[in-house]
Amino acid sequence: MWRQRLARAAALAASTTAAGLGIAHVLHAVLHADEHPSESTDATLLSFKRSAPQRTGTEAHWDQLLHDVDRPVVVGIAGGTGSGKTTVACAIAQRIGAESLVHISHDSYYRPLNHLPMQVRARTNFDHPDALETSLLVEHLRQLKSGAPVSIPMYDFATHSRCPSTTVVHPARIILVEGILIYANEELRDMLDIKIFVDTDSDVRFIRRLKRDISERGREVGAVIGQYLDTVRPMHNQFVEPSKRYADVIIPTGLNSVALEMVIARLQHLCAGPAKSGR
Ligand SMILES: Nc1ncnc2c1ncn2[C@@H]1O[C@H](COP(=O)(O)OP(=O)(O)O)[C@@H](O)[C@H]1O
Ligand SMILES: O=c1ccn([C@@H]2O[C@H](COP(=O)(O)O)[C@@H](O)[C@H]2O)c(=O)[nH]1
Repeated sequence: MWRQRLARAAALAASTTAAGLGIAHVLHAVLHADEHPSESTDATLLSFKRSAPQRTGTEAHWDQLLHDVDRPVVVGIAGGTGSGKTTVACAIAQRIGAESLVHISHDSYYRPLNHLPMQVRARTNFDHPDALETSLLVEHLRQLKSGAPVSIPMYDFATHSRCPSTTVVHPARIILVEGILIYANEELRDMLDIKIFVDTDSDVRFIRRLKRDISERGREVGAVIGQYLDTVRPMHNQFVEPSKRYADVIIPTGLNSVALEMVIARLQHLCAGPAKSGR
């Protein structure tokens, strides 16, 4: 009896892997088959494939995206502060064109802190996942995927609060979502079709952040250094760096890299639609 069950499990594992699904999916399919012994192996795999999200970063997943021409493709761009996420997103946007792409930043979803005195706001840990209203971003992505426009909050880094106005974003073939913590939240992560991680050394990232926070976010040198040591660095090590393992593509130098060119070529292919050969 156990031999029979093991042989069935092995057959299912082989078909599940061939379908481009990962080890977790293989195990679920095997468990499902064990709980439903009367189902044929093919029926089990089919029902499982219908309910399970496809693993991203596989050719099977890519082909699916290419053929679902009416549905937006959501591309995540994660990486530590100052790694070059915005720069990479803008480079992709420029090459793909505004008619096919919208760009959303997780930063827009920072929780407003208007109810707190200014000194308390400034000491907040902005690098912990709880600092962001991620559920709203997830809801907005759902709406965009279903073809509806959304009103995105506008965050003011100088006052740590939201501006009274919002930005209306309409659905497009490519939806770029960037942020340091976008792979740290499972629900958000599962909505991303392609996951990119911009991997830049921490000393370079810190120098860039110091310059940017002084020139663009109204900060002083001492405050930038204090925040970096107190919260930015430890949260990066706890949440951002470990989330790199979810990435499909790692861009090591940001701009002018082979990895970035490969991503752009693939996205251009997606925007052009399925090839005539039927692939
Ligand atoms: N590949 C690069 N080479 C040089 N400077 C870069 C590069 N990528 C980004 N920068 C600069 O570093 C700073 C931070 O980049 P940004 O894209 O805003 O990072 P992030 O969005 O990850 O915080 C900006 O001043 C930007 O011009
Ligand atoms: O009010 C705020 C909100 C966020 N931050 C910092 O912003 C970065 C994330 O933005 P990047 O563009 O990726 O650098 C994060 O590290 C927060 O510390 C802030 O300083 N104040």
